[in-house]
Amino acid sequence: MPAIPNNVPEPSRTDPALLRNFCIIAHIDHGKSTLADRMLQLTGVVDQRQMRAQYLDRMDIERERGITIKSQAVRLPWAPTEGPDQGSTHILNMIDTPGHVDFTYEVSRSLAACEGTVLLVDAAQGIEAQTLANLYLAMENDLKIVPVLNKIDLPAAQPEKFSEELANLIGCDPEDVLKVSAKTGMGVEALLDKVVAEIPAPVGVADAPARAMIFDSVYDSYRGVVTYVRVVDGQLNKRERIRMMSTGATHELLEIGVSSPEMTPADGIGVGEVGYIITGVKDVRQSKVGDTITSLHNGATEALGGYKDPKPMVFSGLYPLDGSEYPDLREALDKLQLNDAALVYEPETSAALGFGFRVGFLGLLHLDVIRERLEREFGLDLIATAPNVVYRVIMEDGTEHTVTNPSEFPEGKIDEVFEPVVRATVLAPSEFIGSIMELCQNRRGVLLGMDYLSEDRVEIRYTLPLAEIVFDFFDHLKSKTRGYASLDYEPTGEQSAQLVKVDILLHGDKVDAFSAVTHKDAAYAYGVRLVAKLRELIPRQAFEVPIQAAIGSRVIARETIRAIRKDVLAKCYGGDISRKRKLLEKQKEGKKRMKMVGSVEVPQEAFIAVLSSDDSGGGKAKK
Ligand SMILES: Nc1nc2c(ncn2[C@@H]2O[C@H](COP(=O)(O)OP(=O)(O)OP(=O)(O)O)[C@@H](O)[C@H]2O)c(=O)[nH]1
Repeated sequence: MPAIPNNVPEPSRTDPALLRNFCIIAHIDHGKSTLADRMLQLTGVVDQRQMRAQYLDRMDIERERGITIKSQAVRLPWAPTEGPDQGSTHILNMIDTPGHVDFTYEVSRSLAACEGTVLLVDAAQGIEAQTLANLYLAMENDLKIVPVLNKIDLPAAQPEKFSEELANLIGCDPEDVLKVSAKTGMGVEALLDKVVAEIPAPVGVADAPARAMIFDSVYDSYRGVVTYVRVVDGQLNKRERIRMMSTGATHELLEIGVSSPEMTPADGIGVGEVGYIITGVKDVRQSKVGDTITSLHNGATEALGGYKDPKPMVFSGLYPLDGSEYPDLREALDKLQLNDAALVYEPETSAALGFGFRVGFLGLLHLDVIRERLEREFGLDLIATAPNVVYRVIMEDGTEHTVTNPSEFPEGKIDEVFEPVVRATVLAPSEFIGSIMELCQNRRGVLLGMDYLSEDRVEIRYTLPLAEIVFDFFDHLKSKTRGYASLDYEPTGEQSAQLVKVDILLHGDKVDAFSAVTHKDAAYAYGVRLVAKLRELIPRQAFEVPIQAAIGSRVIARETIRAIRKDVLAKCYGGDISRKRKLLEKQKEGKKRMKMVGSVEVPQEAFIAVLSSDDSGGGKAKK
């Protein structure tokens, strides 16, 4: 049994030489949260009775999906069982980071709060795209890297092969790669010892003006915003007034403390420490990740580097299925925004879908999580329009438009259109190189390079338009590689492209919800597909209804719904009047669910079917 130390120092008086601030980075599902659980147990901060799986993942969605969305920081006392530091109580501040691409910014802030990182790799899977992305981020932050293979209890584990792969990647000896099982706890003590031995203690100036970096901010309905900080210089004390350096806003520190792992108040937190503060602000946007906090009196003049506003990359229109739920949707979005500085929205109206909101997200997982929370936590039924990226349109007269909704794409004399691009990294077994390249090429990708990680695994790098990967790229990638490929991407700017807006017209009226911005070469296929689908879904009307796809005034595809009045009584032979009435009543009910688009009645189901079908690239977000 490990020695559970009892002489744990106060957060305001810990000798920085005894501190180790580290995080765990890994590809999704490689076992970060499970490893964190074991560390909580071994260091004795959570006792056996209270232990539950994924202790630190507190949101329902996090538990159900088994993913970490918000970072958490925990203070763990540990006296190494071996080595020169044996028996002396150290404080390990462990920061559990989110693993998904959409939340890269949070990962990078968490990394900036640490001196070292445990790089965790599944011993049955090997290095994946996000292992690399996170590793590169850690290297940029000059962190000490402790390589670890997890899940060595699995029969499919290949510890020899993957420790070699990992060692090649970071330039160490395969012997130095620790092998653990987060599930059984095997090797986790040795890992904690290694964290103490190898990760450097923080260096900061204890008597300098206080400077602390915010690496996470969460909204708690009882206490307001709880902000997680890493003190770099000086000390923050209870009841003092502090200043946010990016905005100049001042607040009083109502409470300050550490998580161990429940929030434990303290008198203050000292140089090098990680903890939380509560100031009574009600909205995470007032306490932004990446910002620097200093004391109001005799404060620092220079902020710590690294602050950046989260920028939405993907937009989608969200509409309540039942128009009367619009105020509820607004209220729900307001509530979610308290806890999510990256969520932006503004009201929008659509002729086809009624009142709703145009909502900006960091990426598709973010969109999916928000939508699911709206539906589940707030009981709303929603229609989401196809996600789109942000375009910058320059007109011939020099005016510039930022387009977040395809139906607002300007008409007239356009000089140039810019779209966001990303640098995508795909990792896969080398047998799939051909299919991966074909897919990327079809999506207007430009090959940047390719490297073999080992004999049979390859890393392929492409520049791709973000619009080409936000819809179904990952699904296609998975199916072409039998599930073996992993993908990571980061925004790298924008490029000029031949983009056009395709409108869909019903009986001559534009249906705004179906407008899309596509590459010129893909416009025809999009038009034909949508027009054919709508013809299937829209019932015949009393008059003939043309369905057209058009670029500007040029029609590129057309179908026609023939005129007919649906005679619901046709099959009702004989003269039972009550049965006839019932059928007519039913028809009337059905009509209520119709939406009028110009002069055409469209069943709401048709909108949902078109927007949520896979091949129109809309509706349900993919990960
Ligand atoms: N057999 C075995 N399974 C493990 C081990 N560690 C984790 N797992 C399982 O792997 C799955 C993913 O583990 P998590 O801890 O949720 O992974 P994660 O990296 O935190 O995932 P995200 O939070 O989504 O990034 C779970 O089903 C765990 O039970 C291990 O050492 N051995």
